[in-house]
Amino acid sequence: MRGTARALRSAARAAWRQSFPVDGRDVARWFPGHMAKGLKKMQSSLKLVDCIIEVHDARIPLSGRNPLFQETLGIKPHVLVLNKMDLADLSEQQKIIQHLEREGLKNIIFTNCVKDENVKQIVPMVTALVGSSYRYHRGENAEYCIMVIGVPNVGKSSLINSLRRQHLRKGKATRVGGEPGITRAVMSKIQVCERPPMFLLDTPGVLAPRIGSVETGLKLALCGTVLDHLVGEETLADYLLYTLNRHQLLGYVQHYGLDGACDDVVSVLKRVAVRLGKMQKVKVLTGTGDVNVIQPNYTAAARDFLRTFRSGLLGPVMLDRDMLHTPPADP
Ligand SMILES: Nc1nc2c(ncn2[C@@H]2O[C@H](COP(=O)(O)OP(=O)(O)OP(=O)(O)O)[C@@H](O)[C@H]2O)c(=O)[nH]1
Repeated sequence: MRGTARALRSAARAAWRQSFPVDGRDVARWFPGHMAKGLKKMQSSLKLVDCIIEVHDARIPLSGRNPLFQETLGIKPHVLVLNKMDLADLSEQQKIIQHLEREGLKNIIFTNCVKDENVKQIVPMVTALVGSSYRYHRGENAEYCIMVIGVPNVGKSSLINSLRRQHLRKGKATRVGGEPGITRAVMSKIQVCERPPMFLLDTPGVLAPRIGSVETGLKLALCGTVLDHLVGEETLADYLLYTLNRHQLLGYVQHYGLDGACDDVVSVLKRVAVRLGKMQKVKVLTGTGDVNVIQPNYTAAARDFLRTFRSGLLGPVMLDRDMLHTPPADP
């Protein structure tokens, strides 16, 4: 059985694509720069803030964070929360931490905010950091005021809700959603802890991610930081297939009952659509007029493929794996 799986993998690997060509101009269109306004508001509230918690997706720990953050907000004590650890392959966690430390990021916590994993480490870390640094404009005020920032859909609201569950035994204070851009109201102040009294400022996903390359744009899109239809569900499903094959994560073969690993997204989506019964009637123009034919619904199949991946059913992934094995750029 194992031998068969290995044979399947090596046969498929020979034919796998080595690159995923996308026009850089398209990628720039997926990430509009409309978030600058939010960043300005955040800057103006900075004097109220003792510490910044930046939330990012643990599947892309090294790419996609906003460089403006360090330049404009990075003067405060800073904690980097790498969330969605349940979806990330963290077998090289130490390498990730070393890489980030070389970039000057020292306070890093991996979390799962759905299951409240590691969330309890945050308050003590913030307390120690703020306590050991100058309390900006706070005088004797015992309250801690924390700003939560990050690119869209990384779990900022989920983190706040998780902290409240852990420290206050209270339910949701902020809305959580599977799509980017759920948090709209800027700067609501939410209590997350009584001892010490700690408040968080929730922000919308106002930080435009850093799109250093087409690949970074695709990774961010795969993690759901931009609405799928802006990229195109089928393009994104194709990038997912390309990524899974390159990382030898072939769980999709079994999940969808395919004959084997395959690098052709049309064939894969066709099989997915047929298997899930996602067919559609389309009009086809023939010499004798329009004819209705039943065809696979490729978009619906692509959505299912993406949803299945994002729910973790195809296994954990480290989308920045290649970067871990190349030296970091100068900070
Ligand atoms: N698997 C997993 N899903 C998570 C985790 N944290 C959050 N999510 C899910 O990720 C999605 C986005 O979470 P939000 O908390 O709304 O993210 P946000 O950063 O506040 O989003 P914006 O308001 O768009 O900026 C939701 O579907 C959450 O349930 C996690 O640790 N693991």
